[in-house]
Amino acid sequence: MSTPNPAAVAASPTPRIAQHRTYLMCRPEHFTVSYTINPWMEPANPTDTAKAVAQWQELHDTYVRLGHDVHLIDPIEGLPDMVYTANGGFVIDGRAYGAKFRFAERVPEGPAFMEWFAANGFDVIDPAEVNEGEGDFLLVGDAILAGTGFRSTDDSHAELARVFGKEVISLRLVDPRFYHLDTALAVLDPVEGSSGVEHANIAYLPHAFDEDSQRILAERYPDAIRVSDDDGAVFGLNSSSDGYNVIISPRAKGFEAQLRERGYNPILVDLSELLLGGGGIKCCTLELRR
Ligand SMILES: CN(C)C(=N)NCCC[C@H](N)C(=O)O
Repeated sequence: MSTPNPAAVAASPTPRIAQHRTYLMCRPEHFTVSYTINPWMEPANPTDTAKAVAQWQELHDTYVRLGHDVHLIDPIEGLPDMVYTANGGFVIDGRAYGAKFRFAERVPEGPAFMEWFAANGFDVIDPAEVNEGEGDFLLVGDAILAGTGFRSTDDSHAELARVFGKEVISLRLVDPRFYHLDTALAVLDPVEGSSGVEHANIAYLPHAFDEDSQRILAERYPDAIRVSDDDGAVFGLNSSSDGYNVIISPRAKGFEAQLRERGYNPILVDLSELLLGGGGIKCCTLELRR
């Protein structure tokens, strides 16, 4: 009779489960970089809108191929950052907490997204506080991790907790390159079973956070993947996961290997053109939770 090899058992990765997702995206038909509101944006550098659209299409088609539903909001001329739909709100249980953008250039996007939510059957909550939606708020299991320091305010975290009645954990970002939470932290698998959350894990870039936040993350997520500064610097964490398939930048080589070791299936999609605006895969993807 053969007995299991304890070393092999210990090394075998946890089985991962792909969950169906519904996303909101915006085709970057008007994409360009005409102003600077983050360190990645340099209006003097030329942008190629056709290339941005083609790269975005690859991301869109990847989601569709994986069986996810993708809804589209019409792009508006003069709002080149609308492609980053993650910033347009935060949606749980059919309720959409609207965004209130920090910079004047993006302020008109807030009402545009709220109109879309209302027209598509969501209950819309008009925000009183400055917040940039799922760029700074990430649902992990039953808690919400909330970023501050550059865009969303502490007051928006309190508002978020009131709106959704969930635990909100504030995390302070300290490096201006990582100005939204989803540039420095990725949710890998908020798996919910019939008895609630069974497993929820994250990946993050420790140096993007202040010391208190690093301590909170280490305590709450001892099994988290900590990515290298090199992978963080190419927006490796700006990725989207369905619990098994993780769409990441092809430049995040170390993160790709870490994901494979843990039993995830990294899928590489290059959004280099959209990186010129300071956004990547996750920024172009807003999850719609009905
Ligand atoms: C992960 N990130 C950064 C996002 N969720 N959104 C990208 C926003 C880019 C836009 N130019 C800005 O600076 O607001």
